[in-house]
Formats: sequence, C-alpha cells, structure tokens
Amino acid sequence: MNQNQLKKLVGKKSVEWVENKMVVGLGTGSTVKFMVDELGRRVKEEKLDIIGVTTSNVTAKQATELGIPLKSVDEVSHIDLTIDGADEISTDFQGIKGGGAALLFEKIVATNSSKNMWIVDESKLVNKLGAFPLPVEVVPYGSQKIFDRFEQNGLNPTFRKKIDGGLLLTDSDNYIIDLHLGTIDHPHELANYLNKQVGVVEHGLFLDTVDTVIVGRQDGPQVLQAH
Ligand SMILES: O=C(CO)[C@H](O)[C@H](O)COP(=O)(O)O
Repeated sequence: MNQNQLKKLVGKKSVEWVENKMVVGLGTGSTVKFMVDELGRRVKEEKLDIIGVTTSNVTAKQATELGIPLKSVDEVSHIDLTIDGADEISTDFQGIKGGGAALLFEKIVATNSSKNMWIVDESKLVNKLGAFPLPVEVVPYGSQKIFDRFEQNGLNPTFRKKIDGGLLLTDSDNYIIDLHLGTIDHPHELANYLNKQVGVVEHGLFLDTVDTVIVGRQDGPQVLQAH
C-alpha cells in the first residue's frame, strides 16, 4: 500500500468509533478527508445521527456537501470524540499538527473534546518531535518582530507561503511561521515559551492531547492507546 492507501485505511477505520447521537469533531487534512467521506457514507446509508464540529473551511465544505449536519464549537454543549490527523507523533504520544494550517481551530476543538483520536500513516511516528517544521500562528501586525525574535533565539523561522509566493493566510486571517528545529528535546518548555509570546495566537505542539492513535501499517490498521 502506498501512503495514500494507508491514509484511506485509517480514515475509514476511525469511523468505527462513531456512534449514533455523538457530537464529533472533524479535523483537517488529506487523511481526515477519507474519514469524512466514510462518515458521510454512514450518515447517508445507515442514517447515522450525528453532529459534526469542523476545524477548517475545507472540512466544513466537504462535510456540508456530504450532508453531515454541522454546528460550531460554541453551539454544542460537548464534543464526544474528535478525529484528526497529525504531522508527527512521538513515542510518548506528543504531537505536531498544523501542516494544513488549521492548528488554531484544531486545538480549540481538541481541548473541548472528551476524547481525541489521531489517524496517521506509519511515516508520522517518530522517536522525537521536530523534523517536521513546527507551525506557529501569529497575528499579522507585529509578525516581523516575532519572526526576528525567533531568529535571534535560533529557532530557524520561515513564513509559510502560498504557491504564488504570497504569505499564506489561515482561516482566521493570520500568518503561519514554521520553526525548523530538527529535534525538540523539551516540548513542554518550548510550548510554554511560545504561549508567552505576544502576537502568537497558537502553536502546533499538541501535548498530552491524544487518547487513541490509529496507525496505517502495511499489515493493517494498528490501534494504540495513549493513556
Ligand atoms: O494538522 C493538520 C492540519 O492543520 C493535519 O491533520 C496534518 O497536517 C496531517 O495532514 P495529512 O493527513 O494531510 O497528512
């Protein structure tokens, strides 16, 4: 199986955890796209009765087209389960997310969910986080100052750009600065530092968040429990 087939495998598999009457957080990305397709199939064919809470405009569009009823995070009393992708997961189940620039809403939905499940192909599992550039969402005003500070602190920042060369804007009209760190030895310390920077809206370190990981492997999906 190639990477895309592994993503499809875990995307479909994850929907087995969705039950009638659940409020389900719907992540963002190419793996999640397969999950939302399968959820849409169950809503249509099995009359599965759920409410989705999306984490990006892209996922909201797909879910709407598939007939999945949606509410915003502020309109629901709770979220039973959020299913999302990840860019890296370390052996101690810490994660980097935001490769698809949806980290802000993903973190809001994740922190308001009773359970979080991540679906990944096996290439996303790492010993230590950091090979994947860490996304940091920043308010445009003052973003050059934050960038300069990151550079002075040796965090190797780059502004994320669109294909046409312009700066990428998130769904909340912010910029993304990617930090090219190589390895992150102390993720909690780095998260604390980033949380304190004025102008930083959110960062892609998702620490102590995930409960269940489904890994797409050549011999089938593997379910890992984090806690
Ligand atoms: O965090 C994310 C988007 O902000 C995605 O979940 C992450 O980038 C994984 O994406 P993909 O499933 O396409 O590999």
